[in-house]
Amino acid sequence: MIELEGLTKRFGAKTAVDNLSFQVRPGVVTGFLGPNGAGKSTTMRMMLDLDNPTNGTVRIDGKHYRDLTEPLKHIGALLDAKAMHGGRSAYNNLLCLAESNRIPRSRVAEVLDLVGLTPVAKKKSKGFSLGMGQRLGIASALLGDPEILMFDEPVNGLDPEGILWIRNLMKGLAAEGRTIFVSSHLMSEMALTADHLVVIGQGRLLADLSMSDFIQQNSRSYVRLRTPQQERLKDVLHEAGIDAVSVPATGALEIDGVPAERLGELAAQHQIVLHELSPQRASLEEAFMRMTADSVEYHAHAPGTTAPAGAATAAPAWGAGYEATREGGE
Ligand SMILES: Nc1ncnc2c1ncn2[C@@H]1O[C@H](COP(=O)(O)OP(=O)(O)OP(=O)(O)O)[C@@H](O)[C@H]1O
Repeated sequence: MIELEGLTKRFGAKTAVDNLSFQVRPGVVTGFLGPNGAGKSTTMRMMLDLDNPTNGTVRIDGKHYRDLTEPLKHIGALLDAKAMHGGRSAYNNLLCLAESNRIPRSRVAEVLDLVGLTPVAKKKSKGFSLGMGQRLGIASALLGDPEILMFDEPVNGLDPEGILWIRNLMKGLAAEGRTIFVSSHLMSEMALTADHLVVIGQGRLLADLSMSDFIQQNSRSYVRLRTPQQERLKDVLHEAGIDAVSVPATGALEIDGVPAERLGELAAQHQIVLHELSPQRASLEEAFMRMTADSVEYHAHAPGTTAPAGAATAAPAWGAGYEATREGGE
């Protein structure tokens, strides 16, 4: 378990992390999301005692990192895959780490095997590709067989097979009851990996929710209908007090707030043929864009356009008010 209480980090006038309090629990993969510059890496660095908080505390299994007797046996982390000594082989990089942390030598071969680097174990790590470097960083995180693992952008540079591998690795480690905390900008990947989400923006907590609650609370659900008898269906819906919006681009009707079952039954009662009747739920990416639209610091604009001050690229079309959403109403 990782516990943050009022964690704050200021760099001069810049508040990178602003009074963050949340817990990362065992047995699930917790995703850590936020736009560029939101404060994710700074938070992770403070969890590992690599940066001193200006205020607040982080506890790892109830203790400050510096009070852990053999930290690598409690918490393993991949923060910067390039942090390895390039002139040493993969094996020697891990061996040095093992020896300085009283981890048996035999564990080095085990983790190299686990990450698929055994064939290049004797090669200098400076010749490694980005993906191989990531695997070596993951091997070092796993070296002490810790109960808590933290990964900053672990799929960066991995090929599709590597991405699938790390997804299954993280899920497997969580299923063993370990605490897994992972940041990524790849929303589709995060949607497949994380069970729980912590979202920050401009250093502040925006959400601490299960994946399904996060998507449900930050997205629009509707039903898409396609029929060769669109006008007739619209009349039937209108008579039933249901508003349908025609979407010329897809030729479909979109209906908010009415269950698909009711729509299907209405169509059947009036013998209207349906070619599609599908409940639509926004993706994690859409939900994330909606939630963080107000806290994105760095915007890209289409060539030749200038965004108004403070405008977000993904301004939400519906709803507003992004107050921190916490599980259990804390
Ligand atoms: N050592 C530092 N000195 C000054 N400012 C810093 C320092 N480290 C981080 N910052 C600033 O703190 C803010 C948070 O940065 P951080 O790297 O933690 O964000 P992030 O969420 O990890 O971003 P990204 O997704 O782009 O990696 C940024 O505005 C960054 O410029």
